[in-house]
This record gives sequence, structure tokens and C-alpha cells, in this order.
Amino acid sequence: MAERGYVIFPEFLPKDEAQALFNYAQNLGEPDWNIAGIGREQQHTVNTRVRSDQIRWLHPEHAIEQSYLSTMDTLRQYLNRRFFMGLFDYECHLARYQPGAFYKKHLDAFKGRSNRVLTTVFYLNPEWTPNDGGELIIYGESDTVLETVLPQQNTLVMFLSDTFVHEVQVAHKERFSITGWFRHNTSLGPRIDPPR
Ligand SMILES: O=C(O)CCC(=O)C(=O)O
Ligand SMILES: [Fe+2]
Repeated sequence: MAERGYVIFPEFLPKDEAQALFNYAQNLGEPDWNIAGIGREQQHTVNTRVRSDQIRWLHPEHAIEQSYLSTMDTLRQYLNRRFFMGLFDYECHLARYQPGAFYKKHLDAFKGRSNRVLTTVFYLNPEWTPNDGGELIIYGESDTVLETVLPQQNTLVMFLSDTFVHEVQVAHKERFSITGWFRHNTSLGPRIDPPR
């Protein structure tokens, strides 16, 4: 993480916890999902040419959501102790990519204009093969491909939000993940990044 700015953990949680999150995501009803937007506040727009996934912000009222949030808070404290990152909080949402959905090349944060510091993506599907598409591609300098990540259950990817351009290739089957951001406490107004 400190040297490259990103890291991939193939087995992040105990297996049963990852599977429980998958079951939970899969059993959510249609009204639980929202069309994902881009940008923040007034600039928040729904642009299905850039991304076509659906999201659900995690809230501590649901035990299983709380459990993931609390794991990530432990990770936040560890990162602060180990790397002095000054991470202030964490927000995350479940994401559902239905067959045909994608998220074109983008950065999660623009230098100096966002308080998102570190992106985390945690994958939930138990069986995912290269034929299923939906890979996360992480780009380096001049569009070189640094990593192609299969969205396989229990893999966690973490990268600096304002540094790595990335994209989600078209998924050929339903793809579930939890995307989140560790943030700095800079004041950018009362509401920050996509309104919940
Ligand atoms: O699901 C992924 O692999 C990445 C999602 C993403 O880039 C995002 O939600 O900003
Ligand atoms: Fe992203």
C-alpha cells in the first residue's frame, strides 16, 4: 500500500461473513436499490452512459451492514496508526451490476476537490470466472494496465482515490460489491459526495 498506492487482499473476511453479505445483497428487494449517480450535490447527475449500476448506502441500523461498517472502522484505525493517514470517517454502498452494466474509466476523487482519500471495493459473488466479465481494471501512468481484478467473493481492493483511474468492464451476470471511501475531514460544505 505505502509503496504502490494500492493493495489487493484475496481473503479479507471470514468466509461465512462474506457469504452472508452476498446472501443479504441478493435478497434485497427492488425498492432497496437506487440508480447510481455521478458527482456531488447540485452536480449530482444520473448518467447511464458512464455507469449503469445500482447502489444502496449502508446504514448502521441493519446488523449485517453495521458489522461491515465496524470492520472497516477497525481498518481505518489501523491505517491511521500504521501510516498516519488521518482518515476521519468511512462511507460505503452496496452496488449491483445487472447483466450489461458497467462503469467507464474514472477517478473517485479529484485532487483538492474531494475528501475521499482511499477507495475500497469488496466483492461478494462466490463464483466468478473471466467469462462473466465485470473485471475491475486499474490503470497506471499513460493508460498502462496495472491490475485486472476478478470480482470474486471476499477479495478487497484498496487504492488512493485521486491517483488511480479505473473502470468496471461490462458484467455478463449479476455482480455484487461494496464500494467505500475513507475520508479526510475537510470542509466542503455540509453534504459531501453523492447525497445519500
Ligand atoms: O466495483 C468495482 O470494481 C469498482 C466500482 C467503482 O469504481 C466505484 O463505484 O467508484
Ligand atoms: Fe470508482
